[in-house]
Amino acid sequence: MNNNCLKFLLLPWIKNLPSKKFLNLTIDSRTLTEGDVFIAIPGKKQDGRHFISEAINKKVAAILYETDEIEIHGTFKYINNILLIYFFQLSNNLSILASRFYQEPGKKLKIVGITGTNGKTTVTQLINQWTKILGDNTATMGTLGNGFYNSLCKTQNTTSGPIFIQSFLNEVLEKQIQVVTMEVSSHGLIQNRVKAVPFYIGIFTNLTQDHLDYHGNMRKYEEAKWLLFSTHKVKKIILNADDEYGKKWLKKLFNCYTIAITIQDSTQKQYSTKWINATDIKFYNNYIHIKFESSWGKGTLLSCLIGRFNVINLLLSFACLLELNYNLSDLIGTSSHIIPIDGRMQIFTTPNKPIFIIDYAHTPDALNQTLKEIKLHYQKYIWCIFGCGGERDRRKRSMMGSIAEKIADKVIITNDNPRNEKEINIINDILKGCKKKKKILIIKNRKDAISYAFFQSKYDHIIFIAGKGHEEQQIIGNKIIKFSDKKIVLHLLEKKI
Ligand SMILES: CC(=O)N[C@H]1[C@@H](OP(=O)(O)OP(=O)(O)OC[C@H]2O[C@@H](n3ccc(=O)[nH]c3=O)[C@H](O)[C@@H]2O)O[C@H](CO)[C@@H](O)[C@@H]1O[C@H](C)C(=O)N[C@@H](C)C(=O)N[C@H](CCC(=O)O)C(=O)O
Ligand SMILES: Nc1ncnc2c1ncn2[C@@H]1O[C@H](COP(=O)(O)OP(=O)(O)OP(=O)(O)O)[C@@H](O)[C@H]1O
Repeated sequence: MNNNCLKFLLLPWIKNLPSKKFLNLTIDSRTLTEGDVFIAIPGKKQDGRHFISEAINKKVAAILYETDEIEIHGTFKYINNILLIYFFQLSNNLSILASRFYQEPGKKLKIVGITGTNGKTTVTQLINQWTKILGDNTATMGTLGNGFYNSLCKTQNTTSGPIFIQSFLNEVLEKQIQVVTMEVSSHGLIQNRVKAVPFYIGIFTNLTQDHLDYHGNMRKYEEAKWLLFSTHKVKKIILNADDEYGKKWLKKLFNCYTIAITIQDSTQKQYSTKWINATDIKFYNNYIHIKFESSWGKGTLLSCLIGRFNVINLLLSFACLLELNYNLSDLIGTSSHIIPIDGRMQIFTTPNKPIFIIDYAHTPDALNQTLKEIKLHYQKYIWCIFGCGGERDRRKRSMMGSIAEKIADKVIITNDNPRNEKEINIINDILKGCKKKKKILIIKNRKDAISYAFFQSKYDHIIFIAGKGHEEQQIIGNKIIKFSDKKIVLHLLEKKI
């Protein structure tokens, strides 16, 4: 069911419009079909308003046209018999508009929004997987795609555009699924992609340096993330209270319903409504043993995920499921069935060959934490293969160089989506953080870098490949080349794909 009469759809903003039926709200002139309403808004690279003649040729029902002049808001005219309506701050209101079009599907769902620099995908997928193990279906939106367990459609963005989000929520409702987990990026928050999403639970993983190309500085990046909790009426907020920002926000949220998750600083629980604290974590070769105390009771979780940060991810997901009314003992009984998330600390082995670990670490904090955890877990010789993305935050490059050199035994700097930047410039930025350079090799071609490490390493070495995780492409210039770390590794280990 759609609210497909333009007059009624726009009533909160504009009165006295002619009654006009339409098919869909469409933001891109390339995907317009006859009878749609074309949303013409400016963007970062292009301006949708330059495409109205294409929309007119495609016989749209109407054009909603963003204007900066409040005085002409709500006025309209006809071009070739097609209605063009001026709308002040249209982009900012698009989420609300789309939600009204689909008759506010979010209000009938339980939506969990996950934000933070690292761990969004992991937590989102853990919740999705865990509910599946317990016999339920949840929908999910994020970096790995939008959809349902084991059936995700790849998308360009971590947080999709506002119209797509609402149409997806509508589809979820039609499938009679009740819970949706959604990764909420800082870009998504700033650009109001989720403005009309009524989050039932908000989860915060952590905040460390990333995306400064977009936000400019850490203060602005923090402000963007904080938008999820300050401007959305999130009913329950689950925070990693070991994180510096998590601690700060927990105190700021003192009159909200909060759940503090800690594996270090259990004193934080005094500031929250409910809490979970890991009291003892033991790392074994193939699994982690997590003893916890909580507002729900005590227990032990077993998990085959690697790394201390994954304990936090697991506990954030655990808290979310408890708040969704899953039973404590059912969750304890099933935690060991959870498998690693695609491209996140994924291990690939065959006897008498080095162990490969593929991970998506592409921030200084993620690289630091993953390398430290691998060192602790295996206590073996570590190769680290990584690069940094072109046309993205340059300031993190030297930091990542310094971290890799400090922790790994051998480092190969390679390509990771150089885009339109010169590969050597990115590598030189990374090298600025390396002091002695004795351990460092440069092999631009990523496949050659992985093969080199494999053939030069010993059977008891670890080869850690960071930064591309689940990705299946390498972006060089404007070309998108098929590329998968996983396929190369499986080929080297002579395993079938
Ligand atoms: C810089 C940025 O964030 N851009 C996002 C923004 O696009 P935009 O509005 O600026 O698009 P544009 O290309 O300038 O086009 C402007 C308008 O003209 C229209 N147009 C354009 C061409 C045409 O032929 N016809 C036409 O109608 C477009 O549909 C659009 O409405 O809005 C789009 C819809 O929501 C996003 O897909 C797009 O993400 C781009 C692809 C992107 O790379 N974004 C990154 C930075 C991002 O958002 N990343 C975060 C994840 C970060 C993380 O790792 O955590 C994310 O959530 O994905
Ligand atoms: N809680 C965490 N703290 C720090 N690092 C983490 C945490 N969880 C995951 N990581 C690291 O960050 C990488 C990315 O994890 P994940 O994909 O879950 O994060 P994300 O927030 O979705 O990232 P992106 O927004 O870039 O898609 C992992 O591969 C791992 O190296």
